[in-house]
Amino acid sequence: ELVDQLSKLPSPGLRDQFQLLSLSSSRSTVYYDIGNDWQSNWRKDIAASDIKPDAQALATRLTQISTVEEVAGLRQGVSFSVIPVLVDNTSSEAVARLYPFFLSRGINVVTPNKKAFSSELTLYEEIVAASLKTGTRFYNESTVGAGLPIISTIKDLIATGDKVTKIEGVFSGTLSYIFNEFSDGKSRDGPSFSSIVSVARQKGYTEPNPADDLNGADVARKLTILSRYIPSLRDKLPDGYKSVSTKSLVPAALDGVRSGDEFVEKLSGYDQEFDKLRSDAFEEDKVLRFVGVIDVASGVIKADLERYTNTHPFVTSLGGSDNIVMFHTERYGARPLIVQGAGAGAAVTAMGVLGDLLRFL
Ligand SMILES: NC(=O)C1=CN([C@@H]2O[C@H](COP(=O)(O)OP(=O)(O)OC[C@H]3O[C@@H](n4cnc5c(N)ncnc54)[C@H](OP(=O)(O)O)[C@@H]3O)[C@@H](O)[C@H]2O)C=CC1
Ligand SMILES: N[C@@H](CC=O)C(=O)O
Ligand code: NA
Repeated sequence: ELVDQLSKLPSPGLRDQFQLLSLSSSRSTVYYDIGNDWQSNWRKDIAASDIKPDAQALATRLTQISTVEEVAGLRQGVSFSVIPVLVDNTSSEAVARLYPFFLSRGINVVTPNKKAFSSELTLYEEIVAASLKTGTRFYNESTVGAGLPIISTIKDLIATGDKVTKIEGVFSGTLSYIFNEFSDGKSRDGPSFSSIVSVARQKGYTEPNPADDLNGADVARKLTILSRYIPSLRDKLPDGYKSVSTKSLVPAALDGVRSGDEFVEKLSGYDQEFDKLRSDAFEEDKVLRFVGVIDVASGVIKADLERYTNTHPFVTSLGGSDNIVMFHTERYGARPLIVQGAGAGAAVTAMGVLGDLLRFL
């Protein structure tokens, strides 16, 4: 999706300022020379390649080609800079742990991958330090709310001197979709929980293993990422998302099932437990929504399944995979700054990544 969006940028103009130099899947890598027609060939090139992904080789390639191009430009009397950027579109922890390596070698990073920014604080600090030392930048808009302007909003609020007092919202596209479909407040029963999880997965909302959405970890990671922008909370979560108080919806017996296919298949054995949650909420004239809260004064950071009446904005405003994030701040007073819209799916996620890439121009 990202390569498609990149190749559809207006040309002449924006698209010509980008050159794809390498592309990797988990199995193979391709390298392109400057001027190579990557836009037409990338699908078949990556499928045909038997070169294995190698971070060291990629870093060498990116730094060498930047220098060669700049020297060639100077020989022709044109002065310009080549800005190498690594785009990590995986959810791999191993790839995320390489950011300090790339940043310290002059390679910028753009990613929707939450792992590096929501794991232990020391990794986050290494990333920030490598970026400051070399002047390289990292952008991660799509790590929270996919393409929705949430990271840019919190950064601007803080940088301009506002004080965030509370952030609350629906941060998971998957759990938003699931509960919008599962618990609409119109009847005590409805479609089975596992069937809706399966559709959310087909629609591309879930993490590679939907258990990472249902166990609340994805929301806890987003809360960690946001907390680290708030000065008084920056150091509060030394172990990252694991330090967030988090409600898991994964049945205990399915903890540790790492195959997404197996997880979804086995989840159907627990549909009756979820039916009961829905009918209990219905008895109270309420619906279920999975929400996240960062309360700055009390330091409470939590991800939980809550019940809401049908008039609450988390119910009236949301459909599909929508996220809603309310920023309560000093300047925004009694009426919060609200960002809302689709928070998952390939198109909106890639848009956030491409928007970050455009920041380098
Ligand atoms: N989907 C969404 O709505 C959103 C996703 N995100 C984040 O975006 C990222 C991607 O999500 P999504 O596209 O849904 O996930 P997918 O599982 O669809 O895609 C992940 C891709 O990463 C590749 N990959 C895995 N490990 C490596 C590796 N070591 N080297 C190179 N490639 C690798 C896989 O390649 P292969 O095909 O070879 O296995 C696969 O193509 C995740 O971090 C997710 O959290 C963020 C916001 C929203
Ligand atoms: N799986 C995540 C994708 C976006 O971060 C979600 O459902 O929100
Ligand atoms: Na975002």
